[in-house]
Amino acid sequence: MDVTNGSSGMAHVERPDFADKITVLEQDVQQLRVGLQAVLTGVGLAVAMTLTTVVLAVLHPLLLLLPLAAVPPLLAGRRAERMVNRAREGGAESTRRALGLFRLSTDAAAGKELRIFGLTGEVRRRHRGHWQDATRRLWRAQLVASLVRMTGQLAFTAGYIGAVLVILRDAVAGRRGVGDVILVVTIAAQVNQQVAAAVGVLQDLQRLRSVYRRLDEVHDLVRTADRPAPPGYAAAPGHPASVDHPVSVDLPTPVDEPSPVDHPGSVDAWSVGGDPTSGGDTARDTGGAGLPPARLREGIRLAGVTLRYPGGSQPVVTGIDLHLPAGATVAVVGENGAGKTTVVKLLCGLLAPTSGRILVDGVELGELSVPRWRERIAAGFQDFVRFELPARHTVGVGDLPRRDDDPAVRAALGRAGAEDLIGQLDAGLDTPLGRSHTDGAELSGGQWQKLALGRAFMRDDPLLVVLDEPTAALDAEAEHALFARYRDQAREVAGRTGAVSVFVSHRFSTVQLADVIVVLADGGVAEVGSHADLLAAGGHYAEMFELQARAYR
Ligand SMILES: Nc1ncnc2c1ncn2[C@@H]1O[C@H](COP(=O)(O)OP(=O)(O)OP(=O)(O)O)[C@@H](O)[C@H]1O
Repeated sequence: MDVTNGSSGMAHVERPDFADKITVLEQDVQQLRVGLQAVLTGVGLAVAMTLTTVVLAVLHPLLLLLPLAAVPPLLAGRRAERMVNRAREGGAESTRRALGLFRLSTDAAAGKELRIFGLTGEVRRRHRGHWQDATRRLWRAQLVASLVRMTGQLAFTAGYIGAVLVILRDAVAGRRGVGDVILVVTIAAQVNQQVAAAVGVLQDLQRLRSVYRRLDEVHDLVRTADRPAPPGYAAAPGHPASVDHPVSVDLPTPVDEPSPVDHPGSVDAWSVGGDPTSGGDTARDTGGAGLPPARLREGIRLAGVTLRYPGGSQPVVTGIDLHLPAGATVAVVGENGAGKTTVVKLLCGLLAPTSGRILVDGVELGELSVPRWRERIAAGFQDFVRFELPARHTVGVGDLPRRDDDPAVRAALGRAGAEDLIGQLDAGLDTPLGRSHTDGAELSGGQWQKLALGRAFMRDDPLLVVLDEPTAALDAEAEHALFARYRDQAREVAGRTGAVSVFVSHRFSTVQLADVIVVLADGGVAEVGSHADLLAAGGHYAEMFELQARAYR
């Protein structure tokens, strides 16, 4: 958990090879305990083998070769384990898919569609296919590995027989008594057991080593995949570093303050440190050391921003130039897959641009401390998380240090239009939510969404508010009312911090409330302007607006 969440970006979690490594690791982690036991057993075994060797040497110097016969089985065991390991890595994708289907078929939310569409058999069939693929590889590898181990064991058996023959020959020649023969047979059998145990211990230690090796690989992947482009990384060709998009909108004037950058006092108020009890993100800060401004004066600029997802062949957005003025409410619209969520992730510093720059009041996002920037973001997403916690914390974790601040939680719920929800819960804010609690309250999809929206409104002084379709479960009228209220609040916050509020919505009744509307199409910005400007321009926006308006008439 620490390694996967050990970076502030999330590019690595978008990669399938990362998922494969995590699948193997998830299973391997059980080996840690076995590995520790193996270390202790190994120490005991080494002592026992030394004693046995001494006894053998006393009996006959040639018998000292018997422990040497243990080398082939040990080497064979090592080789066999490597083979099995390779097979497990090769089958990781099939295992991951099979596990995914297993979880799907045991998940309550998926149960509806599986039954209605009669998919249980299909899911089972696919699961079997993936499972068989992974098992077949492993089975084959285990078979060959067993043969390799057997060969090693045969080499030892030859040594064992040789040892007994040496003593037997001496006995026949009258140089030794029956007692010596019995002693050698017994000790050789003991060496055999010790060798078998040593092979097992070695195998466990090898597994322990591969757990650490995989952890290192995952660690490296997290570090390299999430490394933000260095400060001053090149703007896309044809896109100057600073581009102005004059947008004529009537914005609230942010209150003037002496120094817009680096207010230590204000930063303190947001500083949460790494103590998990006081809150705060312990993730490694992959960004720069700069602090975000206490308030925005100019706003956020995207200059020639291009983003290609890890492993993707084509950029999803290309050369985006945008100015999101301080204090503005900005609606981002576009067809499915146009790149709206991608732009949101870029603004939040969850992904670093492949090329181009994102500037916060003229300072590159890559130069800012990412956790510090995040502390100044309030966000709600369509694919929100159902935190199964007491209701107070489900909302309160939106501003971790204030998770127990009931008035703050109630105020956030009020902003989300969800004040009535808590009254419907048996124990109010104390009510545990979700199935992971024995007595947890089960909520509807819309109720969970309202709590997620409340979480998005927990932070009081954000510089960036992003709402990426967090109201998809609400009807158009409810969404419109919520955004109308929200816009007024956004203006009030903008007066304090110059916050830019970005919301993604497919509903034009909501979109038209924004100061600036950004239309994304074909991987770029097709139009930017106010509702009135864009209607007057008669372009893509006007067409989409008219289409939707007609449907509602
Ligand atoms: N992790 C990823 N890896 C590769 N491609 C991705 C990834 N996430 C999104 N994409 C691609 O990026 C494009 C833009 O996706 P994005 O989620 O930004 O669209 P959107 O405009 O928010 O869509 P919607 O309105 O459906 O939510 C899509 O074509 C999608 O296939």
